[in-house]
Amino acid sequence: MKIMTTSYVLTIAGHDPCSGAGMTADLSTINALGGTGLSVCTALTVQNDLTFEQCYWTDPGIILDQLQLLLNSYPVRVAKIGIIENPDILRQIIRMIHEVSPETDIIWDPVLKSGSGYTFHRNLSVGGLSDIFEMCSLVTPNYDELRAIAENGNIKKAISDISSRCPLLLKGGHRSDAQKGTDILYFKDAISATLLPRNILDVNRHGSGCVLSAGIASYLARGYDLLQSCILAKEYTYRFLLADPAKRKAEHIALQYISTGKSPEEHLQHIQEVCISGGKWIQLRMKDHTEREIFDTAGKARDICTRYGAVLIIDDGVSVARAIGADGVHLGNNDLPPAEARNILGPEAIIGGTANTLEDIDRLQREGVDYIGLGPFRFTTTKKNLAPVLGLDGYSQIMETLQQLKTNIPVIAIGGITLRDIGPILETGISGIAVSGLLTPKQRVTTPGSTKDMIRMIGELIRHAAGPSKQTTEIVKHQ
Ligand SMILES: Cc1ncc(COP(=O)(O)OP(=O)(O)O)c(N)n1
Ligand SMILES: Cc1ncsc1CCOP(=O)(O)O
Ligand SMILES: [Mg+2]
Repeated sequence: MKIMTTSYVLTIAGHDPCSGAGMTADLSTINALGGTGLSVCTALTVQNDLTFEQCYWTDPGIILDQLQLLLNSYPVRVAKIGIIENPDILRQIIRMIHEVSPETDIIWDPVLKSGSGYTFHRNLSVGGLSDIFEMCSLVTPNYDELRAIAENGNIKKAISDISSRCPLLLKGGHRSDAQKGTDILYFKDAISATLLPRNILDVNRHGSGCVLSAGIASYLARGYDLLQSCILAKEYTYRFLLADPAKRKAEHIALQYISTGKSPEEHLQHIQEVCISGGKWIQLRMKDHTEREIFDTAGKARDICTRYGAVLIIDDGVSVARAIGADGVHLGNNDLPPAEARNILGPEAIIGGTANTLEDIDRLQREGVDYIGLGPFRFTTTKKNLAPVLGLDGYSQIMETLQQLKTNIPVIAIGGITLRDIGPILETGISGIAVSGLLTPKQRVTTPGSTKDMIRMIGELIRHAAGPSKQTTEIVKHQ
C-alpha cells in the first residue's frame, strides 16, 4: 500500500561527499522547499568543490530494486535524475517509473561533465536519446551540454528536436557571453520563455545546476506549473548562490538602516520594524550606552536579523561584533584600523569605513574595507561632531574622480538623507544609502507613509538607478 501524503520528490543521482552537488544537495533543496525527499544513489564519487577524482557506478540491479520499492511505497510526484552510467540504464529507470507510477513527472538533468572537469559521458546524441526525451517532463542541459549532444554542433536543430518531444530548459549560468545567467524554457510549438537573471553573479558554484533542477522538481510537486516552477527555482538558486558570503556582501550594499533609540528596547523595536518591512541591512549604532547594554542589545538584534534574513553590522565595536557573531562592523576614524578588525573578524566579515574626502576613501580602500560610508550629505542631528557637509556637488566631484581612477569600491551616502535626495544622489554613481531618521517612525516628520512603503520606494529608486527594469521573464513565440 502507498503511504499517502503529498509532495514526494525522488532524486536519482550520485553521492557527492561534500554535499555541494548530487543526491544530498538535492535532498537539502527538496526539504528546504517543503517537499519530502526520497533518494536512489547512482554512484559514489570521490570529489569536493574543486576536484573530481573517481566515480564508482552503482550496480544497475540495485538502482532498479530500490526504485521499484520506493515507487511501490510512495506516491512520487516528481523524479529528478542526475548522473547515470549510460543511456541504457537511464532508459530502464525511466521505463520503470512510467510503468509503475505513470503520474510521476520526470526531470532529467543531463550532467555530462562535473564542474571541475571530470567527463561522465562522451558520444551522446540528441537522435540516440529521442525515446528518453519522449518520456520526460523536462530536460535541463546547460549550453555546453546541449552543444555536446547536438548533432554536427547544430544547436538550433537540437533545441527544436528536443522541445518537440519534451520541454527543454537551456541553462545559461556557465556562459561567458551576454547570455550569462539567462535561462530559456522551450516548449512544444516553438514557444519559449526567457528567464533573465535578477543580477549577474560571478560565481560558478559547485552544484548550482543540481539545486536548480531539484528546486524545479520541488515546486512542481507542490502544484506550480512548469514555468512558475522554473521561475521560483531560479530565484531559490539565486539566493543559494548569494549564500556565498562574498556575494552576500555585494547584494546588501544598497540600503542600510542605522539604528537609533532612547533605550535598548527602542533600538530593537526600530530594527524589528525595519526588518519586518523588508530591510536587509542593519547597523546597530548605540551611543551613550554601557558596554553591557550594547552587548546584550547586539545579541538580541542578531536574533531579529537572523529571523528576517538581514545582515547585521555593529558601529565601532569589533569585539562586540565578534562576540555575538555579527556579519561585520562599521569603523570610524577613532576606531580600530580596518586591517586589525579584519584579523579579528576574518575574511568574510563586512567591514565599512567612514570617509569625508577622497583621501579618506583612498586610505580606507588600501586598508581593506568592503565599502565606504561617505558623508555627511547634509546637516543632521543624528550625529554629533559632524564632518563638513558634502552636498550633491561634493558627492559629484568625489564620484567623478573615483570613476576616472577606475575605483569601484562601493560608496554609500549618509547624513540627513530624505526620500527626494535619493534619486539625485544615486545619479552621482553612489551605490547605496545609509539612513537613520528616514526609517525611524517618530523621526520621519516630513515624510508620511509606513516603513514598508518607504523601503519599497527606496528599493524602486535603487533598482531604477541600477539600470533597466528587472522584469525577469519574457514569453515569446519564435518564428
Ligand atoms: C554607513 C555609515 N557611514 C558612516 C558612519 C559614521 O561612523 P563613525 O565615523 O564611526 O561615526 P559614528 O557613527 O560612530 O558616530 C556610520 N556609522 N555608518
Ligand atoms: C551616523 C552618521 N554619520 C554621518 S551622518 C550620520 C547620521 C545618519 O542619520 P540620519 O539619516 O538620521 O541623518
Ligand atoms: Mg562609529
